[in-house]
Amino acid sequence: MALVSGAGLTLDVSYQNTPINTLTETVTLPEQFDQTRQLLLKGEYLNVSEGRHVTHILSRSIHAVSSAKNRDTRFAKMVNKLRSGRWLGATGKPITAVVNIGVGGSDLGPNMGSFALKEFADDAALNELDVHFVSSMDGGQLYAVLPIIDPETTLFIIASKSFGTIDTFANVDTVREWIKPQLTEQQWLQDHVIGVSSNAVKMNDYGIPPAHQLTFGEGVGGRFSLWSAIGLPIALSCGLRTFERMLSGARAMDEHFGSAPAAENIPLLMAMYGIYNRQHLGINNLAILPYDGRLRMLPNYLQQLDMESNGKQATADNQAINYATGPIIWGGFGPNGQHAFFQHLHQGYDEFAADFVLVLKRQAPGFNAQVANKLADQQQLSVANCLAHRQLMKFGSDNPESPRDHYPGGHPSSLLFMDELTPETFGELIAAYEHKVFVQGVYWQLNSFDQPGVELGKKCAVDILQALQSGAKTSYDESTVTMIKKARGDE
Ligand SMILES: O=P(O)(O)OC[C@H]1O[C@](O)(CO)[C@@H](O)[C@@H]1O
Repeated sequence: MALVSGAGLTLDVSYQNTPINTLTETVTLPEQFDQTRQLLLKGEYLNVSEGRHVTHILSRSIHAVSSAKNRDTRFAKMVNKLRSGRWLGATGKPITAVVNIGVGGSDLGPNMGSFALKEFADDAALNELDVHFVSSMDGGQLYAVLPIIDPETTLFIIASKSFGTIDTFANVDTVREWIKPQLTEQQWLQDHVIGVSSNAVKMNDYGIPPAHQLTFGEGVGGRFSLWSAIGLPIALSCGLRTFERMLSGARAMDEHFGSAPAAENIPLLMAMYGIYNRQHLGINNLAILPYDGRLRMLPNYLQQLDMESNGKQATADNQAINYATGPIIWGGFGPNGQHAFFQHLHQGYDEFAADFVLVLKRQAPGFNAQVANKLADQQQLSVANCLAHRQLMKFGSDNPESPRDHYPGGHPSSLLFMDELTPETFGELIAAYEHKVFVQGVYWQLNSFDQPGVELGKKCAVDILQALQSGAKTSYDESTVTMIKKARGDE
């Protein structure tokens, strides 16, 4: 049995394909690793290509301390004013709905956290806020959200570290049109907008009153930003205390990561088994399989965290790499995956590794005893299914007579479990994955904190958009030229 506990989280690696002692002999971390780790924990690790220190860990410390000690931070004030119904819109009506407009790290973390921790809202908000998330450039979510909100009682959070992402401002521009005629654009900007960004200059230029701006450090990467002001929707959905508890859970994992020896260190073992499976077993993907519905957004969130960090073929000092680096991260809500893609996991051709994420128990406040018992039975059903499929993926079921009934097994997996999902254990879980990604980036000599590969696609899209809008002749490949004509209705 190989159980390793840290804070409120436990990692079981007994279904990995090599024991811990062999792993630590096979995967050796760089000599300077301890110093490098301490630099990260102190907020002094350098993001070389962007020339700044990586400070997301500080953001969860400073932030928590100020709001815990004195509730007069702007963040805390805004949360209390909105959750107590004292934030009035331009026409004097209390704000009852909030729409977070942001994409990537400015959406995935706050969206996941608000969903996972909703039931922990403990300060009995006088004003139950409906919190919505809008991220996609096609306006797809606006079709669903706008009809169910009212301009006079809705506040919009424009969440963008750069305050320049085209997806976000395409959605904002549509909203600016939608609020008319109930509100003027000035009224909207004055009383119905909070800006969250690292770029105060751009928020000023945009016309957001300084008192309604929340900033966070340039050193906080988008995909590491749910601890910062970008986490505002979590505090609005679940209360300030719940947000602080999430931060304290993450700090507990920082403590564990910074001090536990390798063989007892959850993020280190997660990282090293990932490296082992990638480099020694040639497994190029990792399935994230949460078995608690509140964590159903975890696979999407970890896709950005891991793939935008380590999906690279250049070292931190820009040398070309010819070895495997960050794996493909995918996955889905385990119980539903059983009725969707598990056929392939059990009998398909491809290798994969998996992380099962399990919550053993769940409280059912607000339900009578009979219903609470039924819900507890359902949680047990989910636990049983997690353990059953995990076992089958590992040990298989040999049936040479009937190939369709043969389960090859042999798939390595880790089990991350907690007694209960709380704001603390949620914070610990996410922080553990952040540290895992960092360790793998250091091992593969990558800069895990930039994302150069997202830029060229944005530029190409702007060019094609111009061609779409202007109809000007273009020199693209035949398929693109044809599609532009079709999209314009010229053909
Ligand atoms: O918060 P911003 O600056 O709008 O960026 C949104 C997202 O876009 C990216 O830059 C990728 O394009 C992510 O790294 C980031 O989380």
